[in-house]
Amino acid sequence: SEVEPEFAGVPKVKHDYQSDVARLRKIVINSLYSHKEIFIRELVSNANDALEKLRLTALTDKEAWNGDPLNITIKALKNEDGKGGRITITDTGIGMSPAELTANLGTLAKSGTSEFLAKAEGQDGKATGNLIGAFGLGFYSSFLVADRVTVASIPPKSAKVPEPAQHVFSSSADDASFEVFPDPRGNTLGRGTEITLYLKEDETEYLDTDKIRDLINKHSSFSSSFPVYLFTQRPEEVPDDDTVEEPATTSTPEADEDEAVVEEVSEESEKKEPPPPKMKTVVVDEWVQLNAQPPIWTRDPKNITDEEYTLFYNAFFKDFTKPLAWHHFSGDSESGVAFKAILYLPGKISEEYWQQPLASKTNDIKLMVKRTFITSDLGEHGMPKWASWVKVVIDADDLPLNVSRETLQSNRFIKQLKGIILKRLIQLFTKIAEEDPAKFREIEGVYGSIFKLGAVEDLKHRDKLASIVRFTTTQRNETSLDQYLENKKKGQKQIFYLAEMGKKPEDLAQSVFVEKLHARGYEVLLLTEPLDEIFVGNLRQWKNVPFQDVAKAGLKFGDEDQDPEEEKEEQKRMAEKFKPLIDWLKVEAKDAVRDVVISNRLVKSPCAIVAEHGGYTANVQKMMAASNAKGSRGGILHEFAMKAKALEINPRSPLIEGLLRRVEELPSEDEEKDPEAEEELREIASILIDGALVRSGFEVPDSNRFFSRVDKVLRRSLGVSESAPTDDTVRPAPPVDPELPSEEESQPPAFPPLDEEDDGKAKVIVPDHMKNDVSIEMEEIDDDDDVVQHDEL
Ligand SMILES: Nc1ncnc2c1ncn2[C@@H]1O[C@H](COP(=O)(O)OP(=O)(O)OP(=O)(O)O)[C@@H](O)[C@H]1O
Repeated sequence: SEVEPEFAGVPKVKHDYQSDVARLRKIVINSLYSHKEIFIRELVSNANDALEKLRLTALTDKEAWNGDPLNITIKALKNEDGKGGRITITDTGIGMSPAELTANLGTLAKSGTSEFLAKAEGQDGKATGNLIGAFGLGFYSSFLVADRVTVASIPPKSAKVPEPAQHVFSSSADDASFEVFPDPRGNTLGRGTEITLYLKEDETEYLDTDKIRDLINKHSSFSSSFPVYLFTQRPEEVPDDDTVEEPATTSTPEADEDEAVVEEVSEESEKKEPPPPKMKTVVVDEWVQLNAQPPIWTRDPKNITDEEYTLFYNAFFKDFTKPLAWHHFSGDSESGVAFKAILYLPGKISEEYWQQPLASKTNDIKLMVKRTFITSDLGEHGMPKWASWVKVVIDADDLPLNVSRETLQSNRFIKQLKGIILKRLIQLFTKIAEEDPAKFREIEGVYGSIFKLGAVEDLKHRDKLASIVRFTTTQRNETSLDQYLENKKKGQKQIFYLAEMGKKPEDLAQSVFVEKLHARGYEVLLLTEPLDEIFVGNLRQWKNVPFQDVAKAGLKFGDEDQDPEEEKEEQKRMAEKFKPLIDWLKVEAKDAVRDVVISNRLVKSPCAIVAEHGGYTANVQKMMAASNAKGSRGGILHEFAMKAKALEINPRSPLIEGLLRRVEELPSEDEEKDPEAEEELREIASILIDGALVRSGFEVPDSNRFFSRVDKVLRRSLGVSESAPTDDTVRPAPPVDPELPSEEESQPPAFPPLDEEDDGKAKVIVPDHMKNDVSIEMEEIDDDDDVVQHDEL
């Protein structure tokens, strides 16, 4: 397309776009057609950032800004021929040098862009729209509505660049390259950036000032803390009198002074008329401020709608998902600083956070002083890791504004921020937990693990956070630790829990370890998340009642002293009766366990494997495998912990009784051995022990051996010969044949063939039922992965 006339004849430097930029622009243009209007939001937000940067720069570099107005102006201009037009968005912010124009607008610096692109390219148009909405597109959204975009920009004077010169970046929507050159108009801006969008022919609706005003109100009323002015022209009736002064223009921003000229209609011809007070229509140029409301955090919460809170969140934190909850509060810090703040719970916690919660940083606590952004870098005074995701705007009434970073760090208010925010954050969680169960369920879905992480990490807030955690138990859902204790039985001195990560609570409730507890009416916490075991391990006890893993030795119901006399007698009798089996099993099971005992935790199951003190439970073993904790493996302690298990047998199980009988029938020392009977019994015992491992959540050490034994026992019970071999002869594969199939021989394609003629061009075949929902654009890629540009495209 044509270069704009004002830039013709200027020597230009041509640059190729970085390949990711080409990809991004293409996705943007193809998939956001139903969200085109977001370009205004993105450009206003960039302008706001530029103004903020200038102000922060000016804190240390006085020369950068002399106090002139900081604002954003928007002006729409129809072309004289009536076709098309342009929108200009100007800010008096930090500006860009020619090198910055090239680097900032010609490359994608944003982290996660490549993953984003890959994701977006793998989706159909609709989903991509949502994705992009959440990602934030910035400058490239200009091309949604513009054929060509020019950016004129000039940075402030500085020691390094005492005489900056205004430069222009220019690109059309489908160019593979862009140009940067000195602005032939000279320094028209003074300082800042002017972005001009030459609108596509069918996008001229954006020239309508009412439309722009609506869009700003909808998307950007919270995007800028600086005034945003829109250039408007309205007709006004004025007395037709020579002496009448030019009608006053309201709120003219300095940046564009010379535009605020009143055009008087047919002034010349009316000059000679005699004085009778006639009226005439003049067009009044006016700069109207669009965001005249005071900042939302300074307003009375009673007058703020949920939608406003959400829109502010979207614009201010550039997170376009819906926040889950927020808390708007004010207060006085201990150091005497009055503040107002809004704290938000984001709708989700990012995957990156969970990949490395301990590497997370606090980025979204925005400290303002008297409505002016100061910093979001709290340095060492940031949140603990568990809360580093929290998004807060906090506005202090009086802090020294021109503090350097070092003095800011030592400011008492900054040091107190963490405490203030954590207190309110926990209050918010607690309040929802107590007052709004439905909402809390939603919160738990996102923050359930955060509470546990917090209780582990943050000793100071451990009790409060642990109080918020809810568990599924053998008796009910959503039980807090306090509620658990209210339900404990007389004499019960332990909080029973069973942990197996990744299992469903209802499956865990069927475990051998809880069968007796459950049958007797004791409640057991069912822990299925990876963090659970760490959580109880760190807490150790709640209100002086210790946690007891019911898969571990040491389980006490607490009413043992009330066992009737005859029950104790019975136990003694059992111990004696089963001694032969126990002694025999101790030898048979010595590879798997260190001890064999009579169980007090089983009802129906014949046996279970219990971790002894210092031994690993199945869950801990799984966690170690998952975390690949090499360091802790292989040592003597590890060996010990792996084997510190006991086989518990249920004396009331007929299976165990049967086994006892067979063991007693074995020939004694002095009798002649019966190797066959012994081997048979050994096989049964081995299946029983492996079965106990599986029942108890452990893995069988050698599953092949396990199943060949099971097969043998099955054969025996079916009366089939144990040693009869299976005919295992098979026909070998034909000889090697490296020849490739010809076209006719090849397998039919996965999709039905196209109806249309093959024109030789590559295409993607879309199944009929999806044809209305999907449109696919393709680009040719050359050997270097670059997009091939065709003239006709
Ligand atoms: N009006 C402006 N004044 C000065 N610099 C700007 C302006 N607009 C954009 N830039 C620069 O160009 C860079 C790229 O802008 P772009 O909008 O593409 O991404 P971003 O602003 O970094 O990301 P996001 O829009 O998601 O916040 C910005 O980081 C900024 O350095």
